[in-house]
Amino acid sequence: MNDPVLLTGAGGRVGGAILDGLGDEYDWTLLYHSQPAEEPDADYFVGDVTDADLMAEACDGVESVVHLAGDPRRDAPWESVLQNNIHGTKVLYDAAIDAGVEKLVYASSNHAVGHFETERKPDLYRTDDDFKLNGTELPRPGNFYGVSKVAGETLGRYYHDEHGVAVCNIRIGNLTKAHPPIDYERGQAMWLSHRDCAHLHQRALEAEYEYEIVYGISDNDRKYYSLERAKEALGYEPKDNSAHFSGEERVEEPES
Ligand SMILES: NC(=O)C1=CN([C@@H]2O[C@H](COP(=O)(O)OP(=O)(O)OC[C@H]3O[C@@H](n4cnc5c(N)ncnc54)[C@H](O)[C@@H]3O)[C@@H](O)[C@H]2O)C=CC1
Ligand SMILES: O=C1O[C@H](COP(=O)(O)O)[C@@H](O)[C@H](O)[C@H]1O
Repeated sequence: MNDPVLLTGAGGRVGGAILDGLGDEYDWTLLYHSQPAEEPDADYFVGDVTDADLMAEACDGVESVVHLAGDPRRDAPWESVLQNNIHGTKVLYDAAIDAGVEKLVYASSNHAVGHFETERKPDLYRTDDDFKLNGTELPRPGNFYGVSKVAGETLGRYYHDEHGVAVCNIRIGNLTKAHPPIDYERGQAMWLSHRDCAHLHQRALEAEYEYEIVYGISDNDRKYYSLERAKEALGYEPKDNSAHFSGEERVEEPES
């Protein structure tokens, strides 16, 4: 495959999982926020996603974009998510549309729907609870970071309807390398393994769709996000399940 794809946030955790799994599959252009320690094995840019001139250059000749760059902290302050996540996504969409980009895959988050958990936790993290979100529900963000992710999804809705770009919003769960979070039921319910992350993004780059919101988790027994839409619209076939792991490392459950 030689499809030219721009990957923003290439130096981060999700970017690493995607490049580890799909590094040879696409003709990547990478956007880093600061100079990477090792010289990348692909064309790359260094700078900020809010820099319109840089984004115009980065999108030139690109067919698809995977947009990860942003502030990923659940407690990120409003000023940061407004600038990095909301404004940055708008600047990137403008550049992508001007460059004729056909498809944009956007890293949304479980935090876009975090407040669905408020009255249901911890039961919904357990296998005997049948409650599932499927992506058609209205958002219920649990913090300003989640609000910014909903804004990103909604920007995508606008740019799709106004300009026709295909958009896939992936509400990523908890990406953790090698094994699911330990002693963290919520994290086990929404675990996304590295190989499932790479595969899901490959399906989002290959499948044909108009505008989608899907959940990005592995096929965990504990899940409260439905994978049906990701399977149906993208052909996602997850291989991992947090129930198949037991570990000794401890991951602190964050305060909610
Ligand atoms: N890691 C996870 O489990 C989840 C991640 N996500 C989303 O996936 C995306 C990537 O997250 P991670 O890889 O975990 O975070 P990360 O912090 O490891 O990577 C994000 C990258 O974006 C860069 N960046 C931040 N602001 C930027 C800006 N204004 N311009 C250019 N680059 C900028 C950072 O320098 C960093 O390299 C984020 O949008 C996050 O909201 C969503 C749900 C779960
Ligand atoms: O959106 C995100 O979600 C994951 C999982 O959320 P958490 O509240 O269980 O940690 C988080 O690790 C990641 O940093 C964030 O961007």
